[in-house]
Amino acid sequence: MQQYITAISASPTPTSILLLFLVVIAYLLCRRKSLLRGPPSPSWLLGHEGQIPLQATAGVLERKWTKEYGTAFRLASFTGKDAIFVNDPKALQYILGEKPYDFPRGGDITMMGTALLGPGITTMDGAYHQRQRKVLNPAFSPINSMANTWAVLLQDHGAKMIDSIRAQSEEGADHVVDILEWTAKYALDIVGLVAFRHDFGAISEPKVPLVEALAHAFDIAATKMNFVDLLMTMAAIRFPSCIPALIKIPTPLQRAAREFKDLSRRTAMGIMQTALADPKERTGKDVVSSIASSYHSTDPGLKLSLDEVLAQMTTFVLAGQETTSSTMGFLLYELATHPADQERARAEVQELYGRKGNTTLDAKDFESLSFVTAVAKEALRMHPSGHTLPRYSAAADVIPLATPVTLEDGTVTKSIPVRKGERILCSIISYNYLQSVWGADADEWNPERFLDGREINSNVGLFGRLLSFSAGSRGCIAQWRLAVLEMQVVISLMLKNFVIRPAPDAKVKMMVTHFTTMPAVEGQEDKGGRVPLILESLA
Ligand code: HEM
Repeated sequence: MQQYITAISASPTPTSILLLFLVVIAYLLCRRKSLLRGPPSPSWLLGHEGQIPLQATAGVLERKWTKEYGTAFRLASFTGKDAIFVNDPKALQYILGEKPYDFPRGGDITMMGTALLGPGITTMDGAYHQRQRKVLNPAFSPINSMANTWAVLLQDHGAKMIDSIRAQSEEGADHVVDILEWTAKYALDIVGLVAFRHDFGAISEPKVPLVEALAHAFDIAATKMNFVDLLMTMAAIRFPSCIPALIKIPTPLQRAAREFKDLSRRTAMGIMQTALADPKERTGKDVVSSIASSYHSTDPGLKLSLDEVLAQMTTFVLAGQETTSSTMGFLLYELATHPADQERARAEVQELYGRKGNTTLDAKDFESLSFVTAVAKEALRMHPSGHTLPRYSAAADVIPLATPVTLEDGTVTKSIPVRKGERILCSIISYNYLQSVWGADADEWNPERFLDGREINSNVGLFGRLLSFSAGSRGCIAQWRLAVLEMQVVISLMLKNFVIRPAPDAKVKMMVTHFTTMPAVEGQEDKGGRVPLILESLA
């Protein structure tokens, strides 16, 4: 986000002048103050939204503001307009769980989705989204018999990852391995194999072109975004209907996004064309079959266009890789720094393998690992891969609250009225740390909280009352069945094969990017995401 500061000094172009004009108009039209209290804005142009990604550790500011103003307050969005910040469980359940189509995604997210992915499930809203979700949901349904197929695949591919990690840890005398490199490769291959029956080869190949193109687009977003990109983001938030025109402006970021989108379309075409042509494919239950049958469907409520078909592959890669990979990176670091929990989890895994024999386990076996699952939940709670979900109100509404808040005029209220078009920042990270939900030890690592029978005062979330997978019909499609199974398998294989310790002088912190978090070594953030661990082989 340093680019915000350098970008502002860049010389003006006709496009930036026009966009700035639009943004100033938006500021003048929209600067009515919300009734909520909130911290003073640090800058009229960037507001708190520019400040959040600049903080050293994710969630610190949001938790400080929550202590001061409660679970719903006013923040300054870009161009001085107010945004409503919420982490109240009842409000989040209302916005994300009950009325997802009345509170669509913010224009900034939609613009990025349109530019990078095209009309895939994460980009679309309303009836378009509903139709795509209807097509794709069955492939991830909890009653879908795919779970055991996934368990086999996760273990087979996991064994390859363990061999590669062991070889790398034995190469150096200090046994240090950057585990994030491997969780990233594994998560990518698993999305390809589970959803598209395609092996990207990340565990075995040094470079995967699609990933290189995505990394290039992200690198530009993180370091080379210019003033025009920043103004485009602001314009997209204020004028979402201008997004198709905005993404045609040829900034370096938009060019990199287009390169990625073209390559991903070609890759998706190569993978999907046989399935789309084969009538036998239309009866299966996995993602490829669901997409193929909807492509040929004559029912408008199920029909997917070729553009929509091709957009799904990159959508799944983007939605399923970094999320899973960074959660597992944080999780293994937490086990390295909490050796008693590591021993307890290992004992549970060894007991299971002892009872079942050294064989491939099924999904139910992994579900039976209660402490391992509690560890996975605690990692998801403390290190959600997305820290904020931006939304806006499609119509005027009243959002209910579990805990009352005090307004500017001193009135105490249990609901907040919103006008049409208000920006709402749903804060996953600060909800996941609320003491009113998780107890007085909410700031501490404690997987036992999920086993000690304490009451968790919330109904929001898809898994373990956590918001890490969001909620409702726009929540993570893969959540507990696939994503959690993946975590359970990786923990089990890692603990069965290695003793894990933190690398010396490598304290891992939760770095913030625009809307996501990433594990990085304190003081070495410029090297990007890393989790160096000492891995001593047990075999
Ligand atoms: C620990 C792992 C994961 C986490 C924490 C996670 C989290 C999330 C969150 C918070 C959302 C909602 C985003 C929003 O509303 O803007 C989401 C949506 C989604 N996730 Fe995940 N995810 C994970 C793994 C996966 C995997 C493995 C896949 C695919 C194989 C996947 C596919 C998706 C898709 C397709 C959506 C869009 C759903 C929709 O818009 O209807 N996720 N995920």
